[in-house]
Amino acid sequence: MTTTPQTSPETSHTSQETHVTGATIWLTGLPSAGKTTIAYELAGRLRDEGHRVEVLDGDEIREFLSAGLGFSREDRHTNVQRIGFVAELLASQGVQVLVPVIAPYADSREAVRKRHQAEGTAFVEVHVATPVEVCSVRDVKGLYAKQAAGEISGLTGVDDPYEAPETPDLRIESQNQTVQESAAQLHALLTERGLL
Ligand SMILES: Nc1ncnc2c1ncn2[C@@H]1O[C@H](COP(=O)(O)OS(=O)(=O)O)[C@@H](OP(=O)(O)O)[C@H]1O
Ligand SMILES: Nc1ncnc2c1ncn2[C@@H]1O[C@H](COP(=O)(O)OP(=O)(O)O)[C@@H](O)[C@H]1O
Repeated sequence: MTTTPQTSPETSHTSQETHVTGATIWLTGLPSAGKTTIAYELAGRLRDEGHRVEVLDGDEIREFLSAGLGFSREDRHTNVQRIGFVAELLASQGVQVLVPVIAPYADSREAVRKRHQAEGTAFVEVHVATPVEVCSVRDVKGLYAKQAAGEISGLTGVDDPYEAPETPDLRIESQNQTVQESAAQLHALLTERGLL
């Protein structure tokens, strides 16, 4: 009896698989904590090293993807879930996604982490833990002054909640170091985790 040669799945597999590691790196913290500054500093360094990088800047996201959302608990949750969804899509395609977004609620951040876990995509939570006393002096956008003058209310960390992460992957004390040192600290963690 003649038999037709069978090709094993291993030998019939002709396409080249490329392995790229992406991750979502979420920088949570109060307004003016340094989230955006550290994210762009690290993004520049990662690009110089040849990585594909995106920064999902909170302000830009609120202009487009989350246009119309405000700062209620519900709207902030929705905002964070949308950003988490897009970040995971990008990270799963090998992009290093930096997300400098307040994300004040622990359950919102946990939901994003779970989504990443379910998809097998790396998620790194960084708490930019600058104290409110320092943030309110920096006051990059004048929000602390506006809140103090009674012109706005519901400012995170002042008269709106901020639930600090209890066990972040990294805590950055930006008041004690330079921007470059903060970015280097995060870069070292990503290297240690095998994500770069
Ligand atoms: N009430 C109130 N509380 C906090 N932040 C306020 C508020 N009103 C406007 N802003 C500005 O909007 C930016 C926060 O947007 P986020 O998308 O990062 O916030 S959240 O995660 O949905 O809570 C935030 O940006 P960053 O300063 O870069 O953190 C603020 O500039
Ligand atoms: N180590 C540091 N890391 C990040 N920002 C710092 C640091 N030291 C001082 N700053 C200053 O703090 C401010 C932080 O602003 P920003 O990055 O817009 O904060 P956030 O995105 O958290 O609202 C910037 O003016 C930045 O230059």
